[in-house]
Amino acid sequence: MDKQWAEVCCQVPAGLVDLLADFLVELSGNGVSIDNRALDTFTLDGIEELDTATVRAYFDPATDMAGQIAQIERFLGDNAAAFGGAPIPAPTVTLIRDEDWATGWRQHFVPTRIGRHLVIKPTWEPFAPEPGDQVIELDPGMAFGTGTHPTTRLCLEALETLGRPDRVLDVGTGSGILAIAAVRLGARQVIGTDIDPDAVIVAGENCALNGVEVELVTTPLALIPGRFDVVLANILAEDLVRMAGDLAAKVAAGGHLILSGILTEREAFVVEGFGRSGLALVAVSREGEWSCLVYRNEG
Ligand SMILES: C[S@@+](CC[C@H](N)C(=O)[O-])C[C@H]1O[C@@H](n2cnc3c(N)ncnc32)[C@H](O)[C@@H]1O
Repeated sequence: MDKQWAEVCCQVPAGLVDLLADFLVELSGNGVSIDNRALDTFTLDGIEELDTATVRAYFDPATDMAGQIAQIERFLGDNAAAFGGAPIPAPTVTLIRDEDWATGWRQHFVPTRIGRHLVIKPTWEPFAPEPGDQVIELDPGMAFGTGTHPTTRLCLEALETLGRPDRVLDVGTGSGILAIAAVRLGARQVIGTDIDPDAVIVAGENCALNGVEVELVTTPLALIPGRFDVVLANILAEDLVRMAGDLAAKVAAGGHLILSGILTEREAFVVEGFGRSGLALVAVSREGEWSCLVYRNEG
C-alpha cells in the first residue's frame, strides 16, 4: 500500500514563514513546502509582497498528531503578536498518499506523440517507435518540460511545422525538451539558455541521454551573439513582453520566433507588446487556456 502522510497546512503572516518553516522541519523531521503565487512572470522585480503565505509540513500519521498540532498552535500563538497581532487560523490536517506528494507527476508522464513525428518518452517507459518517429527520452527531474504541458506541446507542434531549421535558440530551455527536439528535427546548431543553473544541468543530462549536442548556457539573452532561424521562448507573458526587443533581435531574416507560455487571456497583451518588434505575426495556436504565437522576420 502507498505510504500516507498527514499534511499540516498553516496560513500565516508572510513575515512568519521562515521561522515557522524552520520550526516545522525540526518538529516533523521532514521537508516543508511554501505555496507559490500564481504569477505571470519569472522575475520578482516590482511584484508586491502578499500579507500571508501557506506553509505545509508532512508528518507520519502514526505519530501523535494531536500532540504535534498542539505544539504548532502554541508556536503560532506565541508568535502572532510579533507579526501583526491578528489571530492566526488553526492549522488544517489532510491525509495524503505519498504518490500525490512526491512522485505523482510520474504517473501522468507516459510516451506522448506530438505533431506528426515527435514522441516524448519517459526514460522509465518502454516504447516501440513507428518509421519516421523522432523519439526524445526525458527525465525532467525538477526542471519544467515533460511535453505534457500544453505550452510545451504548442511549441513543439509549431517547431515541427517550420521544417528543418539551421540554427535554433531555445530561451528558457528548462529540461531541454525543445532544444533536443530541434536537433532531432535536423537543426545543425542549437543553443539553450536558462536563468536557472539547475535547469541547465538537467538539460545537459537530457541532451546526453539523447546523444544530441546542444550548447547550454546561462548567458542573458542580450549577450548571446548571432541570429537564428528559429528562436523559441516558452516563458510567461510578462517576461516575453519585457524581452520583446532582445527576442526579436535574435531572429534572422526569414526566420521565426515561437512564443509560448501565454495564457489566452494575455494573448492581446503579448501581441501588443510585440507590435513594434518589426516581426509579423504569422500563426496563432491554442490549447486549453494557453496560446502560442509564431512571428516571422520578413526583412
Ligand atoms: C515554462 S519553462 C519552459 C521549459 C521548456 N522550454 C518547455 O518548453 O517545456 C520556462 C523556463 O524559462 C526559464 N526562464 C525564465 N525567465 C527566463 C529568462 N529571462 N531567460 C532565460 N530563461 C528564463 C525558467 O527558469 C524555466 O526553466
